[in-house]
Amino acid sequence: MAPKDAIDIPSFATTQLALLEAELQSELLETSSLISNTSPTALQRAGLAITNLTLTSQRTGLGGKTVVELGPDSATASKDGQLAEHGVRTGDIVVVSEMPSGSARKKEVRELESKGCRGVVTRVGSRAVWVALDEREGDERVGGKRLWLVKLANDITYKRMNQVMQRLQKMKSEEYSSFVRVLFGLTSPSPVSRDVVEGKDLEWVDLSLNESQKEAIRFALNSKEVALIHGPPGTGKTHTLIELILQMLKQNLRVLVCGPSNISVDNIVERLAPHKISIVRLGHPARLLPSVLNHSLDVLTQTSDAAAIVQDVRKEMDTKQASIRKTKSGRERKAIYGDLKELRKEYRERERKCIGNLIGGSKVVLATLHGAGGFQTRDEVFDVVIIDEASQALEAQCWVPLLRASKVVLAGDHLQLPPTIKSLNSKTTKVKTKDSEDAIKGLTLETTLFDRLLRLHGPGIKRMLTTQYRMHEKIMRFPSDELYESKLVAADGVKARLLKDLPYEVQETEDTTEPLIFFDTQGGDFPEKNEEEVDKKAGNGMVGESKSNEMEAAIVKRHVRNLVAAGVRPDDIAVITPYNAQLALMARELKEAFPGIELGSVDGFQGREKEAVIVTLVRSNASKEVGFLGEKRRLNVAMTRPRRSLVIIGDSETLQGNKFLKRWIEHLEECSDLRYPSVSTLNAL
Ligand SMILES: Nc1ncnc2c1ncn2[C@@H]1O[C@H](COP(=O)(O)OP(=O)(O)OP(=O)(O)O)[C@@H](O)[C@H]1O
Repeated sequence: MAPKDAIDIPSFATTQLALLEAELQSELLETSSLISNTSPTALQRAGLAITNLTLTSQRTGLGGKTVVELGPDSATASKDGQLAEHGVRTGDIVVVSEMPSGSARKKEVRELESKGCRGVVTRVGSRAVWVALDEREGDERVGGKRLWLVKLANDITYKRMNQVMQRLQKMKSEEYSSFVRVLFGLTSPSPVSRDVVEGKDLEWVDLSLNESQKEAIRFALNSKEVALIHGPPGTGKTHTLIELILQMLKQNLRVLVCGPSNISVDNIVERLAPHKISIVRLGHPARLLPSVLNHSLDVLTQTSDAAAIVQDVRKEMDTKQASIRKTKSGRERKAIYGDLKELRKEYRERERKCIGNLIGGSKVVLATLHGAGGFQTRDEVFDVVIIDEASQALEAQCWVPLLRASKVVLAGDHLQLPPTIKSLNSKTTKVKTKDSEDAIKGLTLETTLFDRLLRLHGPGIKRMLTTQYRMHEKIMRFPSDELYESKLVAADGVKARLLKDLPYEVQETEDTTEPLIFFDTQGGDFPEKNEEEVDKKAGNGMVGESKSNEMEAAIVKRHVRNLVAAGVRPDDIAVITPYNAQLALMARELKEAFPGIELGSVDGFQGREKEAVIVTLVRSNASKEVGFLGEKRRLNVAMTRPRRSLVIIGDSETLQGNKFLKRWIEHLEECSDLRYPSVSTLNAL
């Protein structure tokens, strides 16, 4: 029987397409306004371009693509031959194009692309940068000119999400598999017997698993269509997934493992590798961690036996490409390009076969959600798709691998921050659809698949990991009670750990023997300041608004100094804040005074941990306005980063402006080491 809020699949896909389009447009608008309003030199300074380049060499990379090496133009290069300072990174999508002449200041992205060629940066060195060109004859278009390279908005990810949503949109209802029907609530998930989940034990590979991890694994193994593994901070989600994958292999299942980012996938490859199973990691080798390269498809296609036959053609292509540069005759060049075209075709055919054999013979394939949609897996079918960090992924992204499987296991924590959305429209607009308005209502791009499934089928489809291996018990208490139904338990090894117990010499002081400290800045002496945040990248006056609080920054500085004086190493300390202006205010001074200390935004620190974390909340005003600080999931991330020491700096009066914050303040007033900083002593510092 279908739950009452079953979703009409075509309407869902239509809604997603509209939301994705709005998001893409806002991203493109941001980049194109930067490119057309800024001079090439200013774009370079802003980290978005590298100017004055020439083509220094080229070779054939994976997929028969041409990889060009670009170095500084000799006429303008510095003496040491190094590239000027820039912000282009491996993996960036760029266009390589002829430099505009001095007078042609106004540039449009379209014009850049028509003159040049798009590609992906595969390597960045101090004297050169390497780009894999998208077009087959791209090298022909960029050779022999003074070039520049400009970073573009990444619309490739959107293309894949759009394709998969269009497939869903067009699918006829008789084509829906029972798996797809469950994911949209047209059918309920098959029940999983309690006896199976709680009963007979499996033969565990990892004997250290705790009971909640074991239960989650048994549950995921026995669910037929869908299982959610809910992993609050520090509860060992990845640890659990590794065992789950090994157990699935024992059952002879074929598994596709995905995550939203390369690092989330590499993390799993690194931990699976010691188990000596055959795994293939898909993805551009330039974007992978060095430690996982041996499992990457690119390396395997060069080293495996089947690869030799591909290599022969590659060598021939490289020789031909080198000969182009030697010949001046246009006719000869044309003939060589003709030969290259043929060789590329041959190369691609051989490579496809080799890749097919490698992937087909592998029981575990790992890729980013986006990467799972590549040509290499087009004909592959999997028994299960496992998605780690699922609450950080857009739903449309998850569908890229999902149409290749008949079961999904999602691991994540919907009570931490969702993926970042740029367009306000996609965050707030509830797109109306003709057919199924009620079911789609409330759906935004921020609604993840994890959220939606939980809402659709209820908590019966999830199991929560409950032992956490990160925080002191006192740090854990509030998030556990407020967000995780008081179910979190601190593991014995961490529940009473203090800074003074660090494995190096730390003195016992009031700061190193107390896990939870609250500096209450109430009273109006620590006012917030409104800062106009000029978008530095833009350099064109695009302005946002952020807040800062100088007096809170002074408390941070004093506290860090005290910790370091007691012996705590700066690289065990992080200062985090929701506001960029506050970061900007503190960063330089703290980094210079305490090399190794980390500063970051709360959003940027998700997934990380530190021994000591200082959170400056910044807001302090008479009208009790807390703005985006009121978001529970952001506060949850902020308060669950530390292992041994959490220090909060905030104005208890202002923070009454939000219910969750108010309860947190009450908790801190009752359970923390409460301190009232004095302005005069801070001023005297
Ligand atoms: N059963 C266990 N016994 C002992 N330590 C464990 C166990 N499970 C996880 N841990 C430890 O907990 C820490 C976090 O685990 P892991 O890295 O797997 O979690 P994660 O999913 O990456 O992070 P998080 O759960 O914080 O999102 C690691 O140091 C890991 O060794």
